[in-house]
Amino acid sequence: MSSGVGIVGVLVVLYLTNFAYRLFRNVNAAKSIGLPFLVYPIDPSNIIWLLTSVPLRPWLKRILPAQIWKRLTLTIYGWEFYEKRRPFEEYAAPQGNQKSFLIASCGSLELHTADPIVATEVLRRTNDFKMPPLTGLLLGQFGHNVLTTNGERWAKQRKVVASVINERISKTIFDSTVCQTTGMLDELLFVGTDRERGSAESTKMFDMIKQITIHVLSEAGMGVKAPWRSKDGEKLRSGFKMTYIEACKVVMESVTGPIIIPTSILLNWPSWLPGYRKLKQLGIAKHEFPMHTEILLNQERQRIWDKKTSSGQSNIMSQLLQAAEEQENEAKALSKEELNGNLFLFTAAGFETTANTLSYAIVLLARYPRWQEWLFEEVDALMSTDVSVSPEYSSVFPRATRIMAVMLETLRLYPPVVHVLRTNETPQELMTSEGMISLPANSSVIINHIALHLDPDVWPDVNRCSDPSWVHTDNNELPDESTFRPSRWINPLGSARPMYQPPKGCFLPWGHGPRVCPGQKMGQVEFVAVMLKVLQRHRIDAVPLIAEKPREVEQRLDGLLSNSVPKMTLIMDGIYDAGTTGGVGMRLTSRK
Ligand code: HEM
Repeated sequence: MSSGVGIVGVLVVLYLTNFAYRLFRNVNAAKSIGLPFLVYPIDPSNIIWLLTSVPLRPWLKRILPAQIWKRLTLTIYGWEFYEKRRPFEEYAAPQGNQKSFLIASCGSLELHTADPIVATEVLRRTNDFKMPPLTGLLLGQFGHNVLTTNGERWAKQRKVVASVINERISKTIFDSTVCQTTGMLDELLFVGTDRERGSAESTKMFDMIKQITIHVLSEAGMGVKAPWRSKDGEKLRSGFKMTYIEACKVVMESVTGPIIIPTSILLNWPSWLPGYRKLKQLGIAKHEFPMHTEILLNQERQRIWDKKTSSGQSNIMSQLLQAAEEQENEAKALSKEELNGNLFLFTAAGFETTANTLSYAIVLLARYPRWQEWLFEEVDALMSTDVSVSPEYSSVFPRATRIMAVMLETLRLYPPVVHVLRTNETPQELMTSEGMISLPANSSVIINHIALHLDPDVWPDVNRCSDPSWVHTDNNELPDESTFRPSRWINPLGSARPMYQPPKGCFLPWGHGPRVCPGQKMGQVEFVAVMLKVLQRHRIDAVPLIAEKPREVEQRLDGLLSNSVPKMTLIMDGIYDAGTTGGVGMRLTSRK
């Protein structure tokens, strides 16, 4: 007994000594680097803290004294969204550098930065600053892919992936999105409260937006038939419990955590334990998802074999297969595991990011309706008055500059990816705006998108001359960089480029450098297509709650925007899954 206690005692002492050693080592490293630093006697990257601190955030904020909370919050995942530039102004600037600071803790040394030079350097040097292993754990469930790998393995996959996302795919995405959005509008207006006048109210609009993005990725990505109404769509295969799209939805919704639970445990989850129904569903989805992918791949192989794809059908899977088969050198071709991994990744990386950007834009347009008037001028110039005439991708998309401006402004203030993280296995010299620094091995560099996107040296008053006349009458208490003002993205007429190009490293919603998001154009095409269709005949606003005054509606929407939660991507709390959360009532009103 006493020897057992002794062993436990020795282990505890060793653990604490290791903690103390790492803290001491990181503080010394921070001092020698010369950047501002904060000391934390905890390990913010500890997996238990990572998982528990996010749900505990509201409670910790309530119970902790303000001074402690203000410091502790910087160790909780996603703090960038809540704290904006405060830590840079309050802690870093007084120590002599307002763009970067270090956190010296009992974990790894962390460099938090809103320095465009550091951001571009780190994202450019993919061999020195690598994707961390946690990404692989969450997103490599169905095979390693372009996001979860580094070095040569990444380079090989990236080359194939980049070659398949091309203009043919953009056209497919555009047409598919127009079709899905028409389906959404038909459903909304069919059950609409005021069908005669073409108006409708629903709490499910954001769920429907999510459905658009998942259907588009299924159709344009995997060639799965996904008409808006499921009765006309994919049939349940014999021997399966879920269709491909159902399995896809369940898997994607669990990507932030439960997905790492092994399938066999999920399938045998005891019914008396909490979360039984959801975890069991996830088990089925995880089990069936790769089987569906395999069937779809075989069908596509057969189609290629039969040369049916030459009839113009173009989806990511067919392009990936053809690209893989065109590689004569086997070492350059994607393995079966990589093919499956990348097909999963396209859906995982493209679905929520695009859905959330659309949802934020809709809430922002409802909150600031005058920007809808600004968009109507463009939409009316680009779209036929006859709703049954489909817009043509190649002529409409390049001219939709105001809609793109709304997308960029939405991504500036509410980027789905609030930071990107890289680690360096070996010591690295790194250029910063204040000179070179030496980072010790195994440091973490966290590039803070939110702080970069609010930089007061870059964003205030850009392109004021492009503002509509009513902007000057706005009585806005917020500084311009924190204000939703899409016209900042429109250059004056006669400029070489129609749209504002921010200085290098200052606007990173899609990342930067060799690993920049390959789905950037896909997301843009989808965004533009949804907005064109929704605004073609309607304006959007929020349905007031009982006895709610207009100013109170605005305050509620402000609350919705600021109560966002950084999960895998930034999400407004309670807008999806209306059946459980109640959703947010939105109204489409006919404007013609
Ligand atoms: C508004 C929509 C989107 C946003 C804001 C977004 C954002 C990002 C960001 C920030 C990264 C870089 C992550 C890092 O460097 O750590 C990234 C990478 C990636 N994205 Fe997107 N994304 C969007 C849409 C899409 C779509 C539609 C797809 C594909 C269908 C896609 C596929 C990918 C892939 C495969 C990577 C990994 C690239 C690599 O590591 O080489 N994304 N995305």
